[in-house]
Amino acid sequence: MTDYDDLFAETAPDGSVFAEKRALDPLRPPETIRGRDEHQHAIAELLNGVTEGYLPPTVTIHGPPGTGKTVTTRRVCQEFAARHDDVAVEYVNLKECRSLFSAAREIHLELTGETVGAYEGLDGAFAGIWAALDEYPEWTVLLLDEIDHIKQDANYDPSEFLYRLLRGEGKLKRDIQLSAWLISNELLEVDLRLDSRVESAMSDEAVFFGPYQHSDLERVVGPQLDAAFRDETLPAAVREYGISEAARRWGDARKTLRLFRRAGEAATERELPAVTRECIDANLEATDAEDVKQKLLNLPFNHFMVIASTTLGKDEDTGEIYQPVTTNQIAMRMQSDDLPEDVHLSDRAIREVIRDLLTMGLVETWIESRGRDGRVKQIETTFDPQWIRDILGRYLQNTPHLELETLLNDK
Ligand SMILES: Nc1ncnc2c1ncn2[C@@H]1O[C@H](COP(=O)(O)OP(=O)(O)OP(=O)(O)O)[C@@H](O)[C@H]1O
Repeated sequence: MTDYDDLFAETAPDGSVFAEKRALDPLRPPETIRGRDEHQHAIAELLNGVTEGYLPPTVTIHGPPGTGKTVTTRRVCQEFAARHDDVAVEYVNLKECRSLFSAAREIHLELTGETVGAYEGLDGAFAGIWAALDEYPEWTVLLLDEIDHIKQDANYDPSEFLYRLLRGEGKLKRDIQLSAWLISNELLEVDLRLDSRVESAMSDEAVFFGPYQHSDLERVVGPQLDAAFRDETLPAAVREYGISEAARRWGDARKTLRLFRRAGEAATERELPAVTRECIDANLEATDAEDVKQKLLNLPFNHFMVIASTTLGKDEDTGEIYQPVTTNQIAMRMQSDDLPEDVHLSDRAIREVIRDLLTMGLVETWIESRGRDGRVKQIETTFDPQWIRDILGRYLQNTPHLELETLLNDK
């Protein structure tokens, strides 16, 4: 039987470097928005349009992850609404929405507190949205976070959803003043391939949040680091090193907070009196590996298979994965008789996938001259190829091709 007194005593942090670890929790709303004055200014200027009787039908807010898009936009909009009775702000995160209907249902739920039945469909959800907004203050700012997720609906065009939101009959009939703020990592027109009818209904107002530079990042996470660590447990040189590396690699505040939390945990675990550079280094590598693995897990099947096939050759002496590989080698593997026919890819499809992988930053390619044999394209992953093999089973589990795991692992 477990002795819980012993168990809890054993696992209680001893000599921790933290004073208040939760200060590093990126889910806690920050007390103040730091280092984004220009952005706050731009957002406030757009909102102040109501004093002249105009809000743009759309505002796109875009930029890489962890750059403060959500916290900044939400805070400024909420503060504005708190000072203007004729303005309402609603926030909906569409991250979990796999269909246009579920996105409309989420918005409906936020506005009314009620769920739309599946039988009511997209039409029913929008009818409910317009009826709810009719009762709202004169101006409504609807913040739609992670809007790019609506592209996951294979049955509908995302343009359909945005067109309804902007030009829906129920909206026009009631003369509803809705300003939809679309928050995403990508440029929407490109990412969602919006059609011209939607593009012309959107306004070109946009606010771009770039990756944080070193000094911004210091300003953004500095107060959280001060609160999180005990005196002297995060030496200035180590703190400086962690922030420089985080700015150089990511420019992402969320990842920076995670890096320092983990580095602190590593120091406590190793019973060190303070966080060291090695604690930072170990976690930089772990954070990069996690991010790349997540990216790989989200790849479409053909893309995953092509990148997995760059890891199939092993060096006979060392047993290490052999890279670079050529397009021909990938083609031989993707067209091999060992693989089921429906997994085979043509040379052309392989070339297209490689181009996509290059754009995603997952592979590097270059041309090598081989004398009489001509010029050969070389392909290499931009990260340790072993990371692909580490997640092979996890990826294939969610596909109809679980049997490929054994086949690929034998290589
Ligand atoms: N300017 C800032 N001031 C204070 N905290 C910030 C700032 N920017 C980012 N943060 C911290 O980083 C976390 C992540 O920020 P936020 O969610 O706004 O990023 P995002 O750009 O919307 O990211 P994603 O695209 O991944 O949703 C916040 O919860 C907050 O803890």
